[in-house]
Amino acid sequence: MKKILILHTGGTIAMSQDESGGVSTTQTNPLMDLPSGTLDAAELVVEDILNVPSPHITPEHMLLIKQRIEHALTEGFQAVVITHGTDTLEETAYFLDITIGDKLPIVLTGAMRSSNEIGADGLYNYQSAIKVALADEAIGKGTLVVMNDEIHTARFVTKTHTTNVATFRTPTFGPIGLIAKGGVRFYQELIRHDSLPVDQVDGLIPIIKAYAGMGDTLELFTHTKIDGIVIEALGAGNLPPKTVPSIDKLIEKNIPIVLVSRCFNGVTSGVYDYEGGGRQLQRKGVMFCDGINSQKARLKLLVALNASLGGHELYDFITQS
Ligand SMILES: NC(=O)C[C@H](N)C(=O)O
Repeated sequence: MKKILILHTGGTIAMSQDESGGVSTTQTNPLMDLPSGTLDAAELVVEDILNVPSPHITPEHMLLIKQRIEHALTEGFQAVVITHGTDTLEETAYFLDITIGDKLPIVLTGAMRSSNEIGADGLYNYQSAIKVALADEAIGKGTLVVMNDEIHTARFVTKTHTTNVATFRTPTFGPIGLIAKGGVRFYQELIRHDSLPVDQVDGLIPIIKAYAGMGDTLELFTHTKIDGIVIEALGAGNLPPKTVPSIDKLIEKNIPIVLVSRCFNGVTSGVYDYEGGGRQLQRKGVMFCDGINSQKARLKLLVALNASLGGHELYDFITQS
């Protein structure tokens, strides 16, 4: 029988709706009602590590969850299931993926409808997440996100809809598995990366989005104390020309600049050789991050800096695909 640690952190999955339509935290977690029988193959140890809506989640909370999981490894747990608000679920999942790696299956899930709404998806998603955590095929696949009968990798999944239960999607690559009537099935495997050990998450790293006609907004950051910056660039990785003088200043000041695309699909590549074009930005030392969104690139840089990566090591870690 597999021993699974369940960590509840809050979010809609642990909330209920009142008569006026307001959704808030409940005293007793509605997930206590999991039907017995489905889980005969597991010994579940349940802990309420947090009880917060996910917009309140910080990297410090992520670190706390990571440390609890590392301790779980010494206690003989074979997998971990985390329930989490969906707004920032992808960020906690990604943080765990790049700091814990493949040591044991970690599966995150949440809900789009609170526990007493018609068609509530929480209990079902929770059960699916436990099924995936129990599957031998989940071993070695890093952190996974299970929602609405699909299994996604933490690296590429993102929340795409404000309210629909089919909100979690993996642009470009698709889910790696699904939960069918017959059970859990995997169809794809991710090329795994090394994880980085961190025991702190200090640093100020803003995210800036590029747009047509963007002026010298980045100038603000040339005289503010920041530890790095993530830019959501246009297309394959290009910026309007007026941003370039401040890019140069930031590079001179040794501030790491990580570039992702604001496009929903595809990967970045430095091909355009005009002013602000990706090729020129790469030559200056801007680091192109492959296939992940800005909120994850921010965590990637935060983790790398807290693991004391610099120079080539930092460049290789940020730009690996
Ligand atoms: N569906 C949800 O869980 C959304 C909620 N605002 C949260 O992230 O906590």
